[in-house]
Amino acid sequence: MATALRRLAKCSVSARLLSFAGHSRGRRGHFARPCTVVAQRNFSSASTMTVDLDSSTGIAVMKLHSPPVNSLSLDFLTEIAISLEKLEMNKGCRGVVVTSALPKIFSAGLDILEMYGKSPERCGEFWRAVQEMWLKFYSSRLVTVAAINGSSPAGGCLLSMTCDYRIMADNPRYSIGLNETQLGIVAPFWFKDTMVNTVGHRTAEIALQLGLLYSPQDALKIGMVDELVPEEKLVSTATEAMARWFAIPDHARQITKSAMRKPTIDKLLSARETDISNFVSFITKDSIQKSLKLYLENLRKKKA
Ligand SMILES: CCCCC/C=C\C/C=C\CCC/C=C/C(=O)SCCNC(=O)CCNC(=O)[C@H](O)C(C)(C)COP(=O)(O)OP(=O)(O)OC[C@H]1O[C@@H](n2cnc3c(N)ncnc32)[C@H](O)[C@@H]1OP(=O)(O)O
Repeated sequence: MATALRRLAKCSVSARLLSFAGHSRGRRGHFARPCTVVAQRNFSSASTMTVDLDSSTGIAVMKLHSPPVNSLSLDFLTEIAISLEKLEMNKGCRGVVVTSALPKIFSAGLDILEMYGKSPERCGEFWRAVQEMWLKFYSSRLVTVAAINGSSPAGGCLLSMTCDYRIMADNPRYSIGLNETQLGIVAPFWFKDTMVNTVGHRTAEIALQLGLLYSPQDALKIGMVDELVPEEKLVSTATEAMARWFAIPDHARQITKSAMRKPTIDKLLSARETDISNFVSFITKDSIQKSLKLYLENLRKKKA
C-alpha cells in the first residue's frame, strides 16, 4: 500500500489546491490526454477507485470502490485526496463527479477501526488525512458534484457536503447525515461548520445533537441534498448538472466559491494542530473507546 501511495504521490504535483483562494505555492501540470487513474491498495489487490476523465467534456468521474462499505481509512483518504490533486493539476479537467462503485453505499464514513484500539500517533496521522481530504475538496477549483448512490452516514455525508452540488438516488432505504453523536463521538467544529453552511444553523443544531440520519426525501427538504433522481439516472443527471456550472466563467465561479468557503477553511487551517491533538485526546479516552467498541459490536450483531 505504502508503495502504491508513494507512486501516486510521485505522479502528483505538490501545489496546494487553494490556488483560487490565493494560496497557491506550487507548480502546475496536466495530463497529456484523457486519463484513467486507478489507485491501488497494492500491486496485486483490487483497485479502490477509478477516475475517468472525459477530455471532450472536462468531466472526471471518481468512483469509490473500497468494499465492503467505502469506509474512509487513512490509506483510502490519502488515495482520494491524491486523485483529486491530480485532477486539479490537469488543465483539461473542469469538474468531478464523486460516486460509489459499490451497491447501496456511497460511503460508511470514517473507518471506525482507525479510531478504535490505535496508538495516539496513528490516530493523529489518521486525523491529518481526514483534514487533508476535507481541505482539498472544500477548496477545490473544480466543480464538484456528489452523485450519492447509497447510504452516506457521518464522514460519507461530510465528503458529499464538501461538493458544490449533491444529487441523491431516490431510494427510501438510503440515509444520509452526521450521526456522530449516535456513536458517542462528536462532530468537530469544521464538520459542524460544513453542515451549518449547507443546511443552516437551526437545522444543523437539531441534526447534529440528535445525530440524525435522513431519508433522501427528508434530506431534500432540509437542503442537505439538492436533487433526487432514480438511481439509474444519477451519473447522467450529475453530468447534466455540471453543464449549468460550466456555463459560468471559471474565474468568476471560483472566486465566488472561495469567498463563500474561505472563512471556514481558514478556521481549520489556523487550528490544524490543535484540532489534531483535541481529536487524539478525545478519541483515545477509555469512555470513548468503550462507546466505539459497543457500536462496532452492534454493527456486527445487526448483521448476525
Ligand atoms: C470536547 C472536545 C470535543 C473535541 C472533538 C474532537 C474531535 C472529534 C472526535 C471524533 C470525530 C469523529 C468523526 C467521525 C466520523 C465518522 O464518519 S464515524 C463513522 C460513522 N459511520 C457509521 O455510523 C456507519 C456504520 N455503518 C452502517 O451503518 C452500515 O454498515 C451501512 C453503512 C449502512 C451499511 O450497511 P450494510 O450494507 O448492512 O453493511 P454492514 O453493516 O453489514 O457492514 C459491512 C461491514 O462493514 C463494517 N463497517 C460498516 N461501517 C463501518 C465503518 N464506518 N468503519 C469500519 N467498518 C465499518 C461492518 O462492521 C461490517 O463488518 P464485518 O463484515 O461484520 O466485519
